[in-house]
Amino acid sequence: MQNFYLSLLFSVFFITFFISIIVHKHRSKFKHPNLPPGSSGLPYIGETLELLVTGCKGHPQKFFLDRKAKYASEVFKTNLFCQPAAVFCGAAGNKFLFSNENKVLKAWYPDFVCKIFPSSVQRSLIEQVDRLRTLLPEFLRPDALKRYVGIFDTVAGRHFASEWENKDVVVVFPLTKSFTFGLACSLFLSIEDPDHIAKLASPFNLVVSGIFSIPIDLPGTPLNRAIKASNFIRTELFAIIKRRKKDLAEGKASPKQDILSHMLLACDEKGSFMNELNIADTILALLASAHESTSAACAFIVKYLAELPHIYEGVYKEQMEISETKAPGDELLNWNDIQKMGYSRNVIREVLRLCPTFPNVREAIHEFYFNGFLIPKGWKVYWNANSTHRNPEYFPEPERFDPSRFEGTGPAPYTFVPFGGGPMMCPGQGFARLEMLVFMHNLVKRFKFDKFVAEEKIMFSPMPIPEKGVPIRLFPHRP
Ligand code: HEM
Repeated sequence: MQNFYLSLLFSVFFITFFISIIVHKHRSKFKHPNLPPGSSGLPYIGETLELLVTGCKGHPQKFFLDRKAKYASEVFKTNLFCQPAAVFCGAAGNKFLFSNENKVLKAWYPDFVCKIFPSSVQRSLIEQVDRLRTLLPEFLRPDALKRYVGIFDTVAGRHFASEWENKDVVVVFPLTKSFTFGLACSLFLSIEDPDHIAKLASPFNLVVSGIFSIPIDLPGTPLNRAIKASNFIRTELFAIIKRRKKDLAEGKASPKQDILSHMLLACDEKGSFMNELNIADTILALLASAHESTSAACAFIVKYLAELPHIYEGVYKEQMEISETKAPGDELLNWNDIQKMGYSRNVIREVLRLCPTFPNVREAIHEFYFNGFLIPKGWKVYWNANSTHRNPEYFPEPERFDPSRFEGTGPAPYTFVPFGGGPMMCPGQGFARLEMLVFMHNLVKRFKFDKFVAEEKIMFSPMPIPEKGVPIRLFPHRP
């Protein structure tokens, strides 16, 4: 009995000792003088639970907006995902961040992401994304986009014919996912076969869910499923890469055909080519960046058009004027048509204002001051589009959906930032805008629609996504 009490005493002593070390370590990270206002939260996990709870309740932006109001500051401190962090919440913060990339701040990815992309350790993941940024402009600059309009329209036409037509009810988000994934497979990899695309799509969705999950790698967790799914896709991609190498050597594929050919043939400034593992992981990263954000944005376009008949009418009128100039049959959209979609473009901007991506993260390369507050070396720095997008100073009545905000000179600089800014700005923004415009054109020219679920929650993954996927009833236009 005495032994039992002794070991209990020791256990209590060791647990208390262990907890006090964690608490001390946690507090010491927040001991610098002049830190921004804010809370370090619980030891180790900080305020992560509060963030996740507001996300689960459907108001992910609330975590940031509440603290911004509470501390009456454009920068506050917190601790998220076990990392001390500063959150920038205004146009000045955006300007500072976008102007100081790679000088004061650098890209940062959670370590567990490297498990999904095994070619990378932390540093090489950043290099990989940099490489992607140098390769992409060739495919995403305006003259390349001009060539894509007809392809986008063809893929959209096929998608609507097979997935939407002859249905009374559809759930939009899975469909927009299948549309954007099909388009990406066609343009980046020249894969057109619907069965092949479907074979890649479901494991790919697991990868995306794993990237944006709680980082626990145990059987059955999203991260664990993502690692397995990424291994499956990588094996598929290796086969595609091998076939393409052969086709290029035999002149059956063109060097400019798609991003895969380009990656196989482009060497860096040292003259070295990317190896197959790097190419496979880079394509996986590209598909992940391109897919979730655009498919969610397309689903939100449908949600707002269904909720706001006057906005729908404006888009419908504009798109039908374009459609009526087309020869009966299959004449496709062209670049000039896209230039005429001014109202629809502003509707997309308004959707991206209200549903921007989750805050992006950087790491402080060395300590620096912002607004008189010290941000220590190694701290994570979040920028947060919602903090300016929903600020009534920049956007009066911020909760009101109003595309006319973007008419004339539009919002003040650094206030509307759905694609970021500076050197890290999204390289796919032109591609995404084109994709959404073509999607809208094909949608409204076929259907009017209304929503099934009046108040659908917005979850975050970390892109805001509609909880029930936006179920709608379709009313085809009479010919
Ligand atoms: C509505 C659609 C989209 C939105 C809202 C969006 C937004 C963003 C944002 C906010 C960033 C991060 C900027 C930063 O870290 O400061 C980003 C990065 C990126 N985006 Fe997009 N994006 C979209 C579509 C696309 C598409 C279609 C592509 C490809 C064709 C693409 C490719 C990328 C890449 C490669 C990165 C860099 C990833 C990284 O640095 O980790 N995006 N995007």
